[in-house]
Parts: sequence; structure tokens; C-alpha cells
Amino acid sequence: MRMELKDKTAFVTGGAMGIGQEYVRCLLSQGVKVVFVDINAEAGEKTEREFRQEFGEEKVRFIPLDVTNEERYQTVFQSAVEHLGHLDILVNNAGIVNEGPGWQRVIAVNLTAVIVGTKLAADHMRKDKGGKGGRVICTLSVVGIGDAFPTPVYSATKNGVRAYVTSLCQDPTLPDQGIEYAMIAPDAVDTPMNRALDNTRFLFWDELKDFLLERQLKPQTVGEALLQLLRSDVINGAILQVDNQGKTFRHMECVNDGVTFDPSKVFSTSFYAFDQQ
Ligand SMILES: NC(=O)C1=CN([C@@H]2O[C@H](COP(=O)(O)OP(=O)(O)OC[C@H]3O[C@@H](n4cnc5c(N)ncnc54)[C@H](O)[C@@H]3O)[C@@H](O)[C@H]2O)C=CC1
Ligand SMILES: CCCCCC(=O)CC\C=C/C=C/C=C/[C@@H](O)[C@@H](O)CCCC(=O)O
Repeated sequence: MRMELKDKTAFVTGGAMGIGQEYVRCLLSQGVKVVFVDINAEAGEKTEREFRQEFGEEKVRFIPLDVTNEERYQTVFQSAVEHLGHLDILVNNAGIVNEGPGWQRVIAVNLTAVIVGTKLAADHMRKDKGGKGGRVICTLSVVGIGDAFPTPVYSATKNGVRAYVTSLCQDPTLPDQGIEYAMIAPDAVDTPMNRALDNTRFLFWDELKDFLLERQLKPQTVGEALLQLLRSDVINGAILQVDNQGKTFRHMECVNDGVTFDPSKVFSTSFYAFDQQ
């Protein structure tokens, strides 16, 4: 299934700032109609104003939402679908890092809310239940395809999303459902999230920040990766790793439609090895 992006519809979480804002911008640039949600209403309204000026009043709509509020998520999702007509693409992007007190919320935002949103989208999209099919994209992190001692809770949520999505990808009824699931795994990206890091949110931040900040990507690079992924013919099971070396499909396999991954594209030299030692 090759997706022509023009006139498609998308729902993006955490779209007010950072990577999510770039996702929204990139989708709009391709003629996609977008509803985005964010807990930060002020930033969301500002982003909506700017994008309406650039892309047109009717093309984009912001709705305030804390994705951990499941009841409100259902209501907002429903009104987004009514506004868009139907939904072709869900981008699960809202995420936080915090290894200190209050870490439980990292699980609620990064993992539980991703499952809630994905279930809402799948129920709406399933062709075998009257829907039109669609694609669900989740933002992992490089630490979602490995481990990282400075972010054990965060890494657990991202690995959890990877396991959840990869499991959905293997559902033998997926071709009947007409849904594809894929993931984007960026290295460190220069966003408001990273600019707010400290030794509590990210363990050993003082020791590691130079190493991490030097390798930071621009959010635009991750936005372009989303478009590359969405333009691909078959994406079920894909993990698109994005780093300063470029973009690499690390994993793509599916048990039901004959797609297998190309081993020559699996290896990525930039994935974390303690090669600095
Ligand atoms: N910045 C980085 O180095 C990397 C980030 N990521 C992932 O990319 C995604 C976006 O991260 P960034 O753009 O860096 O973060 P950010 O903090 O710059 O932007 C995240 C957006 O999500 C919103 N948000 C947070 N909690 C929310 C909630 N409960 N409900 C609704 N919206 C909420 C924030 O208000 C913000 O607008 C996250 O999933 C993050 O884990 C992945 C790899 C690297
Ligand atoms: C940088 C902000 C973190 C935001 C969360 C992310 O998703 C970004 C993840 C990016 C980087 C994580 C790096 C973890 C690194 C360590 O496990 C270790 O590999 C660092 C080794 C440093 C060294 O060898 O000097």
C-alpha cells in the first residue's frame, strides 16, 4: 500500500513543540489535513496560529489534551475524526523524560497513552469493521531499541512501545484490518525536552551532556524521516532509526504479507556501543 499523502488526514500527539511540531509542519507541507493535541495549550495555540497562516485556516486544528486523561482522549479523538471526516494516520509522539520523583508519569505518557491512542485509532481504521485502513506511527528513541543506564524508566517505556507495536505488527488478521504499524527511533534531538534536562530527569546528565548535545539532530530531520516512512510502500513493522549518520531501517519484518527485512540495511554503525572507551 503506497500512501499518497495529499488530502490524507492525520492526528498527532504532542504537536505543539519539538519533534511533534515538525511532524505537523511536514505533514501540512504535503497537503495532509492535521489535528494535533498537546497538554500545553498556550504553545499549541501559537503553533496552530502560525501553521494556519502558512498552510491555510482549514488545514490544521489544535485541541488541548493531556493524553493520560483517557476519558478526555476518547472525546477529543472522536471530535478530531468528525472534523477530519476520517483518520488515515495516527502519530503517537507526546513523550517525557524523568528519572526522579514523579517517574510514574513517564509510563503514563510514554506507554499507557500510546496504547490508548493506538486502540482508538485501530478501532476507527479497521477495514474489517467498516473503516478505511490506515497507519499508526510511534516515536521511539534509540533507547527504545536498546538500553541506556541514564534513563532506565524512559528506556523501559520506549522498549515497551516497541514490543507493543511489534506484537501488533504480527497479528495475522492485519491484512484484513488494513492497518500498518511502524516506528521512528531518533538519536538525541535539539528540542525543548532536551533543553530542560538535568541530573534528576536524566541520570549523569552533567557527565553526559557534552557527548549527547554534540550528536543532536535537528527536529526537521526527524520530520523528514516521518515523510520518508509514510511514502514507503509497505511499512508494517518498520523501525526507522534517525541519527547523524542518516536514516536506517533497522528492522522490518512481517509474518503475514511476505515482507522481510534486508539484512544489509539492518546494521547501523551509530547505534550505541561504548565505542568512546
Ligand atoms: N528530544 C530527543 O532527544 C528525543 C525525543 N524522542 C521522543 O520524541 C518525542 C517528542 O519529544 P521532544 O519533541 O523532544 O519533546 P518536547 O518536550 O520538546 O515536545 C513534546 C511535546 O509533547 C507534549 N506533551 C508532554 N506531555 C504531554 C501529555 N501528557 N499530553 C499531551 N502532550 C504532552 C509537550 O507539551 C510538548 O509539546 C517523545 O516521545 C520523545 O520521547 C525520541 C528520541 C530523542
Ligand atoms: C539527550 C536527551 C535524552 C532524551 C531522550 C532520548 O530519547 C534521547 C536518547 C538519546 C540518547 C541517549 C543516550 C544514552 C547514552 C548512554 O547509555 C551511553 O551510551 C552514553 C555513553 C557516553 C560515553 O561513552 O561517553
